[in-house]
Amino acid sequence: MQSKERDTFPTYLQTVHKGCQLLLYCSIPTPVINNNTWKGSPSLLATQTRSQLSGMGRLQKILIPFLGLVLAFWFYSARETFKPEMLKGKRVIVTGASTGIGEEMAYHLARMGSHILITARTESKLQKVVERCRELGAASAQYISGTMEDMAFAEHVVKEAQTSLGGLDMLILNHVGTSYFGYFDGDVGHIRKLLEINFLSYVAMTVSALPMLKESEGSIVVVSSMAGKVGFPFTVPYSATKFALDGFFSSLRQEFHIQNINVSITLCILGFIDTERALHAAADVLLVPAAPRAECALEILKGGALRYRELYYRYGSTRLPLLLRDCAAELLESMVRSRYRLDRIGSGQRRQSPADGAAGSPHR
Ligand SMILES: NC(=O)C1=CN([C@@H]2O[C@H](COP(=O)(O)OP(=O)(O)OC[C@H]3O[C@@H](n4cnc5c(N)ncnc54)[C@H](OP(=O)(O)O)[C@@H]3O)[C@@H](O)[C@H]2O)C=CC1
Ligand SMILES: CC(C)CCC[C@@H](C)[C@H]1CC[C@H]2[C@@H]3C(=O)C=C4C[C@@H](O)CC[C@]4(C)[C@H]3CC[C@]12C
Repeated sequence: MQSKERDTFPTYLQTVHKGCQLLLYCSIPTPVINNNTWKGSPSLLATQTRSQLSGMGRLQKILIPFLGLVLAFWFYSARETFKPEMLKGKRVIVTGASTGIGEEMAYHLARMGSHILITARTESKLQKVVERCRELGAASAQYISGTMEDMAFAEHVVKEAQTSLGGLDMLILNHVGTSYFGYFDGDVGHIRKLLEINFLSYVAMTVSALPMLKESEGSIVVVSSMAGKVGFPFTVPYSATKFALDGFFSSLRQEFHIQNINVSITLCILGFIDTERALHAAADVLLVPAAPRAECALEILKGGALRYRELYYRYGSTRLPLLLRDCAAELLESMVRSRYRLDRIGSGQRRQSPADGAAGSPHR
């Protein structure tokens, strides 16, 4: 089964089952034995009570699962399911869309007929993605190239949605600066730079986009990672930026509820995905299979359109280990370590390459 926090059928069913059991126990009339009033034989009382209870037991065995199923069916049928039309004609910004998951999201949105504004640093790649989006049926497609190290650029991208699309329905924050996959090297400057790209620019874009999103009652989709929920080795700077996203956006979501602001925030918790950069960085070291990026991209869009609070992809390999985090953290940590080929962790670490796109005017 794929993703979706609320899609926890077995857990949900268990809760329903326990709830029904509790209700049933409360409603069973317990025989009151009062030494002063009981006139019959004690063995008769025991037989009657036993047969009464075994009848109840049988009733429970049939009734509880039945009630659970009825409730679960009601719960699921009352929920909306995703339809591609939900994103037709919607105005969407996708950051980090020149490659990887962002590029795949742009193609899915194009097939669904959205208005797409994409961004990243590399202009030549963005151009190709935009062309392909037009071929696939996007209502409109345009790009702006620039670096998210620069907060003015981050804000500029959002303003462009206002000027050229007349508003915004969905802001997909997906870009990520290049880091290294290896032991923490103590470089504080690198952490500061990565926080700017992976965290502060997300905040800056959210702040700029909020008036438009309030107007459209739109959505913010934040692409994060399991490494933003649990400590994994060899991703120290990256992990710090992803934990920061959880703190900021989960807290903001609470304030939206209190203030009746109808803008959804979907935090996406991804496992290992088969993008070029991720495979290049970590495939040799990890004993974990990488999930397909196109499927991952579609699940993220579904989660955003259905306004989930959190989305897990793939569900089994992300949600279930995370359940362990709160009750058996050390077990989870040792499980994680056992999935690494530690002998293959090199000392050579890949660093951020210079940007080949410049902040500037939009290209349609
Ligand atoms: N792949 C994986 O295994 C996992 C990925 N994720 C998350 O999914 C998201 C997408 O990851 P993935 O597709 O693998 O990433 P990629 O490395 O394939 O793509 C990253 C994108 O961000 C852009 N980018 C990089 N640096 C900057 C910058 N300074 N300013 C603006 N844009 C920049 C890149 O384009 P350009 O270089 O042209 O600027 C590219 O478009 C990320 O948020 C990542 O954390 C989460 C868990 C696992
Ligand atoms: C229950 C567990 C065994 C599951 C393990 C999942 C682990 C191995 C997954 C979860 C999140 C993943 C990292 C991630 O989020 C993003 C990137 C950036 C990319 O450019 C290089 C790869 C990297 C570091 C991924 C490496 C693999 C990670 C740690």
